[in-house]
Amino acid sequence: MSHSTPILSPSLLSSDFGNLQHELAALEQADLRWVHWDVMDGRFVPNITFGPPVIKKLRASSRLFFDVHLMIQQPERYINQFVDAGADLICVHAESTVHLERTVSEISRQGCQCGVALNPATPLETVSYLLPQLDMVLVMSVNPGFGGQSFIPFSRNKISALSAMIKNQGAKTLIQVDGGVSLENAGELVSLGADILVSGSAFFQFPPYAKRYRDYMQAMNGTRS
Ligand SMILES: O=C(CO)[C@H](O)[C@H](O)COP(=O)(O)O
Ligand SMILES: [Co+2]
Repeated sequence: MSHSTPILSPSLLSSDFGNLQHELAALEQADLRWVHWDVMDGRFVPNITFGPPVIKKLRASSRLFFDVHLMIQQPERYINQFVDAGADLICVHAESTVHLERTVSEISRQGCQCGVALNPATPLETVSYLLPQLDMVLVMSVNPGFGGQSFIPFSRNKISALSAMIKNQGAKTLIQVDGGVSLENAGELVSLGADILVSGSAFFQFPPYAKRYRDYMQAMNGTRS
C-alpha cells in the first residue's frame, strides 16, 4: 500500500561528515522528517562510513526518523547495536545474510521497523514470501557503495513490478528507491509506486535545504496518480 504523501529521506553520505550534528539540525529546521544513514563496512561494499556509536551519539539530539541502510556483511551480528543506537528502521541487504527471514524477524522482535534492500540484479522473488512481514523494500537503483552514480534505467520496471506484487498480496509494505534520484526523476518514480525516495548528492549539493525539500515535494506530489 502506498503512503498518501511520499517521503524524502536525504542520504547523509553526501553531507558534511565533519559536522553531522549541524546537518541533522539543519534538516529538522528545513522540515524534513526522515534521514537516511548509509552504513558501509568495507566488505559488502568498498567504502567504510560510520557505525552504531556515531548514530547513538547523534540520536540524542535529533527527532528525525532514523532510516538505517546497512551495507554490511552478516548484519545479524549488529542488529542489537543498531536498535540500541536508536534506529527507527533497519534495512538489510538480501545479498548480505544467509538466513534473511531470521534476520528481519529479529529486527521486528527487537521493536524496530524492518526493510530488505535488493541490489539492482537481485530479483524481486527474493522478497516475495517476506512481504507480509516487511515494513519496506528498498529497490537499489545503483550498485551500492558510492553516492553520485547514475540511475539504472531497468529499476523503473522493478519498481512497478514490486508495486503490483505488493498490491496483489494486499501487503502494506512501502517501497523505497535509493541511488541516482534527482529532482528530474522524482515525480516519475513516485508515479511508478515509490513511497520513499532517498537522495544524497542531488539534495545536499543544492542548499538551502528548505527550498530543495519544497522542490522535491512538489516534484514528488505533482505526478502522484
Ligand atoms: O545507498 C547508497 C549508496 O550505496 C546511497 O543512499 C545512495 O547512493 C544515495 O546517493 P545518491 O543520491 O547521490 O545516488
Ligand atoms: Co542508501
